[in-house]
Amino acid sequence: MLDDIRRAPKVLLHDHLDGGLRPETIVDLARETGYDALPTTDPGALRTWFAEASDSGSLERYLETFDHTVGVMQTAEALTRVAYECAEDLAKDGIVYAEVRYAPEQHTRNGLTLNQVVEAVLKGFADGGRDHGIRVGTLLTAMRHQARSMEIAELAVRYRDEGVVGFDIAGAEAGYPPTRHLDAFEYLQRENAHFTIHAGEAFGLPSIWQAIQWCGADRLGHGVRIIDDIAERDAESPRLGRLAAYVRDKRIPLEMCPSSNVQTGAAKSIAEHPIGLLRRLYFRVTVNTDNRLMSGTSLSEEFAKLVEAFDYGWDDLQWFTVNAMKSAFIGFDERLELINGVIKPGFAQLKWRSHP
Ligand SMILES: O=c1[nH]cnc2c1ncn2[C@H]1C[C@H](O)[C@@H](CO)O1
Ligand SMILES: [Zn+2]
Repeated sequence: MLDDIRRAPKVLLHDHLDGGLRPETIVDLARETGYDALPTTDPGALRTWFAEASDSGSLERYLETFDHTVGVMQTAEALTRVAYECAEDLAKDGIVYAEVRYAPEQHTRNGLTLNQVVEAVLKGFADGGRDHGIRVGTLLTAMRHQARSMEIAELAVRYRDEGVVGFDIAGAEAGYPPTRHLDAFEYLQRENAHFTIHAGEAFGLPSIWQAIQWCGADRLGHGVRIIDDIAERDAESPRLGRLAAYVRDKRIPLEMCPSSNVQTGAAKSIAEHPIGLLRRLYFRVTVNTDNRLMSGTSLSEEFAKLVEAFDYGWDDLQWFTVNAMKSAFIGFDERLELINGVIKPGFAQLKWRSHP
């Protein structure tokens, strides 16, 4: 089953570059760059350490594990290597289009400028994408507890023709509402640029409401708490509150990340994940990895878990994939070409052969 899902042409919109390193690469880069704070230098043990340390039920604790990945991503060579390997790993998982995000401001500790950080990552994605047959767009993230979002938004606009396709804010959500960064979002809107906002993960409806109605987000990172605005969850026809109705009516894409949500406590289990209801109600749901290293996962594995929990078939997986492609930040013509030229024919072949 997993093998067949791997063969399906998939689309990934929410994946963090600093959350997807290979453990072997972390160990190599720590040695090369003199980073001496790793909990272990054995790649296998390191893989286990990340999975266990990320499983605390708290977003704040989950985010602490990024100290080690960000710690080894402080040179241009390291950034290019990590981006190259990311493109390779995603392509090997059968992903045909991905948007990968990271926060440039976290990679300047050893003296790189923001421009140098962006250029190093773009080179890795371009080379890896060409060698392994995948298109990777970059999202530049600003950290919501910091005050550099305007600078990062300008950076995203500066590199928009070089492979940066959008902007995001991430980090601890409670206490850091998206409106703190309103100037950056208004700037991006004036520039006709695209952005998504992590919202409704560790904080509820006010965060989602601000992200959409104050900041103008094109998509929601996670957005799981939109479920709080849906009454009679078990009934055949649940009642949507005004915000949930708005999100569904406007087809606002939800970048859902099932395993990550279970680890941070945003969902109790995969089987109880709001994605089940939201998919039935035809919200524009997409399936994503968030952090492949921390969750020990891949997009194919996330799909496989959903197939098991909700008995999804190829039609459902294709629906999630077409939703993701429609919601991507690249141009309409390119999205259409991938849907009609790659995704639909790829799924048609698989449907003909097997059940997932
Ligand atoms: O799921 C998440 N929620 C909020 N912030 C996150 C999540 N996953 C990763 N991040 C943070 C940690 C990374 O260092 C940063 C940029 O990728 O984004
Ligand atoms: Zn995320």
